[in-house]
Amino acid sequence: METRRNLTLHTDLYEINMIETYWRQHVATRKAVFELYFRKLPFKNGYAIFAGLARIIEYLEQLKFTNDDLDYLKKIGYQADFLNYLAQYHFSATVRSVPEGAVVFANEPLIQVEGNIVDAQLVETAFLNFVNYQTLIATKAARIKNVAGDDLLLEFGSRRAQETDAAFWGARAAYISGFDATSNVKAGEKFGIPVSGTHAHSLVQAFGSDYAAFKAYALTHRDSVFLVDTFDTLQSGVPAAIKVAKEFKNQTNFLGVRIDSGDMAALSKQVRYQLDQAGFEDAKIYASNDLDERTILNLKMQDAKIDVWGVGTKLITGFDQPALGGVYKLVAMEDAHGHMRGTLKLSNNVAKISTPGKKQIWRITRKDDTKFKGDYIATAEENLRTAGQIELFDPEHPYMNQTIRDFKAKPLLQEIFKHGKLIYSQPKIAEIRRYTATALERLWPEYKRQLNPQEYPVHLSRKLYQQKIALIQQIHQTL
Ligand SMILES: Nc1ncnc2c1ncn2[C@@H]1O[C@H](COP(=O)(O)OP(=O)(O)OP(=O)(O)O)[C@@H](O)[C@H]1O
Ligand SMILES: O=P(O)(O)OC[C@H]1O[C@H](OP(=O)(O)OP(=O)(O)O)[C@H](O)[C@@H]1O
Ligand SMILES: O=C(O)c1cccnc1
Repeated sequence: METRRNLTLHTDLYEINMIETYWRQHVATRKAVFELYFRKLPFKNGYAIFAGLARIIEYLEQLKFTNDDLDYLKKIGYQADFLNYLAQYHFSATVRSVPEGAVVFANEPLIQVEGNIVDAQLVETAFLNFVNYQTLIATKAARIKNVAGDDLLLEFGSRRAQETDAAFWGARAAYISGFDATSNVKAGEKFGIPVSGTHAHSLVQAFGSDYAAFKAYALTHRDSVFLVDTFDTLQSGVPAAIKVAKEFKNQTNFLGVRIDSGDMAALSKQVRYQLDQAGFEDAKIYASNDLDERTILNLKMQDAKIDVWGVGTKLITGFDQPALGGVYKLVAMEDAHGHMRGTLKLSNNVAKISTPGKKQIWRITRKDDTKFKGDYIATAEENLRTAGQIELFDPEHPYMNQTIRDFKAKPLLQEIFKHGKLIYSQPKIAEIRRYTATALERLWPEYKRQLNPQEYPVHLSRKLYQQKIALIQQIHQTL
């Protein structure tokens, strides 16, 4: 594992300024609860896949103002007494999170930070940075997996990613959502993700011909996948691949060929024919070139003979939606008398008004079924395990409700840090990947389709809803 980086100053300046205000105004030790959520599902998808927790854990374990950090803060004008306070700082909050790889929806608290206001405020920027990116890429990857089915999916995005962290944390997010391997060797080392690769056009250019390049590669590697489109796929690339595979039958394990340009439906059928005629029925056809869920689906509809899909740019950059837009909001704060009070930010846009109070998300299934029936966001005090029935109440249509009795309810938010101490044992990456696959199996197909998916029901408990309305009224009265 690489030397972990301290990212304490990876925060917006205003967080440090607010911390200074809390400290100087003697409210730094007051308790606060913040929740992280997004308001709208990305890519017009019917669900999102949550990722970013492993990065949060790594970050929190390093959270501390170092001497270098303090020197810099001094240089930009902070006073010695405040710097002494920061020098003593250590994170002591409780952090709850939904598990990585979970299927999640808009307006659900994915992370909850409960601690003093300083702890909760300091981590905002980094938490949002990690979760916004990784959840976006995991969701994009799940859409691609959804159309690729059981075909092998390779993540090829590093060269096009927005810098190094995006490349390898993105590779991890893609793996969680069902990609089979990554080309990024660092991600393989750091996370234990399988690594996989073919070769580039430069190899063919360097050796001057398809045949010379494939032969050189076969002489130096056991497994080979030859890139056949440098000069002419059907006239030169595939015939050269076949020739080398035959000549070096005992030295190389000829896995297949990769196509990276042209009409990949027509080409793949002709390549398949050539390989089969030569007796290489087991050789696989790899394809890459600006692929995403739309092109893969389209190529499948054209009956393209492609077995393995290499996906780069459009996955790793979240090409058609570059930001998830997750937010981190204060939902409760201790007042001067030691009482926790729900807080919210009013907005003209009703959808933007946050829901006050510390919450829990419950995932509901019927007792006789494994499919998810809906989610239920309740106050942290409500315990659905002991409730005989629940009223599924839709805050946007408060007159429509449904009561269910034979249900199972599973809380999604789990304690990760308790009073600053890591108490969560992180699952292995392969386990997270399986968890995602199982969760997606448990989601009805109408929420998984790519085009115009149905909206998955996310209900608010009546108590939570009433608290919200009461607080809005109370704020209006004091304006
Ligand atoms: N049969 C097909 N149906 C739909 N899309 C396709 C098909 N074949 C290829 N594509 C996609 O169409 C796009 C075509 O890419 P582009 O115009 O760059 O052509 P190209 O052959 O790759 O050219 P270049 O030689 O410059 O790389 C790519 O995103 C590719 O994945
Ligand atoms: O198209 P993407 O989904 O982003 O997948 C990654 C791309 O990266 C490589 O191309 P590149 O032109 O960088 O290298 P090359 O010279 O080997 O073709 C590869 O051949 C893919 O086309
Ligand atoms: O291994 C490959 O074929 C590969 C790796 C990165 C980008 N494009 C292709």
